[in-house]
Amino acid sequence: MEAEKEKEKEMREWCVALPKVELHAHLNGSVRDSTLLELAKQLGDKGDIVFEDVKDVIMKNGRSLPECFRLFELYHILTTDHDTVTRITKEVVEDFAMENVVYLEIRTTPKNNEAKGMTKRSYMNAVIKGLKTVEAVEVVLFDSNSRADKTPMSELGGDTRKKKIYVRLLLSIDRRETTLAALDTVNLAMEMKDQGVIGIDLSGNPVVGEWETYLPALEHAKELGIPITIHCGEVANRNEIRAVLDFCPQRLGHVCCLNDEEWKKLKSLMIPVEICLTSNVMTGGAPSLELHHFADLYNAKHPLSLCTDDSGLFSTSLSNEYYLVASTFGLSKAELFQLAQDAVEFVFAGDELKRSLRELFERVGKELTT
Ligand SMILES: CNc1ncnc2c1ncn2[C@@H]1O[C@H](COP(=O)(O)O)[C@@H](O)[C@H]1O
Ligand SMILES: [Zn+2]
Repeated sequence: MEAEKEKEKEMREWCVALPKVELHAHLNGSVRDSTLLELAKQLGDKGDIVFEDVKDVIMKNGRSLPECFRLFELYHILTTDHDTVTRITKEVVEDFAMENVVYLEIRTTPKNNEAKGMTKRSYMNAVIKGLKTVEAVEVVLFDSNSRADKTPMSELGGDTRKKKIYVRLLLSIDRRETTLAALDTVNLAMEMKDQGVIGIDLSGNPVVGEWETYLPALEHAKELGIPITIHCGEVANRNEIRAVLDFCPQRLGHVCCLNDEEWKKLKSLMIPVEICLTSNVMTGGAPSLELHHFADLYNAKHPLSLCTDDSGLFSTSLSNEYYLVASTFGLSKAELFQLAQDAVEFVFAGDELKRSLRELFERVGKELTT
């Protein structure tokens, strides 16, 4: 028993030490519980909400898909003012960097909120301010050809000096949005491409909205050459899954509820998949960890990367997702390392950054796998 525990501890520590690439993390889903509770307390004291009710909701463990979207409503009440957006961005980046995520794509939905004097643009400025106020780790937000990036890669993921993390932003289109609002988000992404914004995501409650509503915005993004990732098949919406596969974005999130024909098509298209184990099991997209479609895609050598989705909401971390793959599917350290390394090929950032990340993995590989 003791030996088992020791083994688990050692493996968990190894998964933390492993340099990791996170490609699917929603900003508001990644906020620490302690911060949410603090924000709820403040609003409770002001009489805007009833703290005790909110506290129970935040700390509750069950997270069905409809519950998730009710929770996001609450999170947005707690977090949507400029200073709080700045604060949560800073904390989320620090949390990922602390567990040796070396490259992070954070996605977030730019929000208009008249009561708070917030526009999509000012929301994003608050996010970028958050990235710039991180002190605990060094955040690299620009490519070296657009801004100076002289820090040697040897500091990435290292333990002795200040950790360094590359961060890029994806702008999410919420499925509740109109075509015009979705187009605004794509245009904003284009305007902010020199400020770390490198892609577009389609997300939101999968039982809400119509594919035809977002399609013009997604096509616009495609025309502008902006990489796109789409939440696909969280529920069994056959028409939409077919349309998404036909659209052929650069990456897909989840892909839970595909039928045989759709699996075949996905595999033939070789679209990289952002795998979110804990999220899928909690929301019912996968029946269990053991029966998660990770195994089938992994065995088929389909391009994959492990991701958290909403580390705060689902009480997980990227290191934990790697640990779950090891403990559930029996992957060795060398195989886990390869999985982490392969994710470099699916980042939306440019070739120069990819080369740096490849070098980093090459360098630490021997040490971690022998
Ligand atoms: C659980 N699976 C999921 N499926 C679909 N969309 C999700 C999601 N998890 C998060 N989001 C999307 O991300 C938003 C929160 O972060 P931001 O406010 O953008 O930072 C949610 O409102 C939802 O639109
Ligand atoms: Zn997601």
